[in-house]
Amino acid sequence: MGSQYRNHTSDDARGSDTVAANAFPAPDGRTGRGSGRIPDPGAPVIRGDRPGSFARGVLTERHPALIRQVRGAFPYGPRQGRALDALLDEITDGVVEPLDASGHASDHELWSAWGRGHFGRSWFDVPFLWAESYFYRRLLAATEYFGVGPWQGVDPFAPFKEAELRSETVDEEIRALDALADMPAGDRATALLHASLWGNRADLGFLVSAGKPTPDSTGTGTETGTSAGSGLVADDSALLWHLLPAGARATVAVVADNAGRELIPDLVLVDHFLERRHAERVVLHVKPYPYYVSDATTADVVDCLRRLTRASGGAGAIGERLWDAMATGRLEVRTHPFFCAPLPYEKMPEDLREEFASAAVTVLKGDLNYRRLVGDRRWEATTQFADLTAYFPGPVAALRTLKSDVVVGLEEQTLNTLERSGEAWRTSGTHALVQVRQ
Ligand SMILES: O=P(O)(O)OC[C@@]1(O)O[C@H](CO)[C@@H](O)[C@@H]1O
Repeated sequence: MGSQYRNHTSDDARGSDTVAANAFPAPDGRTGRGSGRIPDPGAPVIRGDRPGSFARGVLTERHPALIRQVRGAFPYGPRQGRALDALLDEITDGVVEPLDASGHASDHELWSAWGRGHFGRSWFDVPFLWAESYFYRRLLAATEYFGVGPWQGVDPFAPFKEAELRSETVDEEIRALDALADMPAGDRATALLHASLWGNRADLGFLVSAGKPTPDSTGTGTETGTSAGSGLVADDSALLWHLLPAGARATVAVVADNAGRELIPDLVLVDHFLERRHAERVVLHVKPYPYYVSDATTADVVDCLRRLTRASGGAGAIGERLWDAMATGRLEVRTHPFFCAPLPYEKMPEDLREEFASAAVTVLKGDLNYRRLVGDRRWEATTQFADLTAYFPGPVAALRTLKSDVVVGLEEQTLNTLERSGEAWRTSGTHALVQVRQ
């Protein structure tokens, strides 16, 4: 069977505060912090200031490559060309500049507050999470995504997302769903969970610095290599299913990450939650605007649903059920500006806290969500996941392939094995985790 839908076995585990200001304050002035035990945030915040570090590579290689690729993918006019060139100069040789005051978007004040203390400094000296988030905001500004003109709302990453969705790999992954129909229920559930998990490896941003912007040229499978089959470094999936007993009238929140090859298996998992009555309702949270290259927006959800409904066999049936679930409100797509804020979840606003508090479990997909969940810091990898997420307003599950330096919740022995392997296990996307806090 192709791809993500292979049943990876779980015993294979061998193998800002960057915030200048909290612009999403709780009504009583609290920072949105929960009542749980907050571990000592003594671990250093990750910045791009260490030559040779992953963060440095993203800032010096991935971001410039992305600007060039976006520029090449659209017939932008001279003004946009100049803005993109200026951004390229700024991120390589300059200092962080504020948003252009003549811009039309409503978030200028927020970014002024979030950027206090960061503007005027080297992009390498500010917190990595902040720098990346702000880079995407600036890229959108340069392409006039937020302008009132003809380029308003034109997703600069759309060509890459579209190419991925049209790829043969996606065809194969969709066909592979048919083979799941006859599986025992438990194995099928595991296969779907792992498909969603490993789908996170198919991240277009992840491919940019490799000079492989489109899926047709990437060959990145979530399916290939023994490490994908044995690369779970932590696996609390039994606890996740325990939190979702069949027949419970639960709402499940799923905070999506990437579109296309990640979102399709996410939607298939959502269908499974609804069909097998693990959830009565699912709220799928997406980004309010294009972000981190392939992050899912509402438009991407619609594209994936269309892709599924047009397929034959099992995938087509799943697409129809999800379409119907949207119409009846059992599947609801939502978004919130906080999803594009350069802030950890610890600073989430009250309305989002309430939303997550009412869910039986909140499933956070992907690497960036993980960094925001535990804090983008150089934690000891054995720091308890439950301690770092105690503030979260309800049960929370992280499904993530490892694509940045942050990792917590590992057993000492697992960590030792990984360190001895000599692999770039923290950043290469060859390893993954399912971590759950009840
Ligand atoms: O959240 P995702 O899509 O799983 O991963 C996004 C991500 O890999 O992109 C960045 C590099 O561009 C990483 O720092 C980051 O964590």
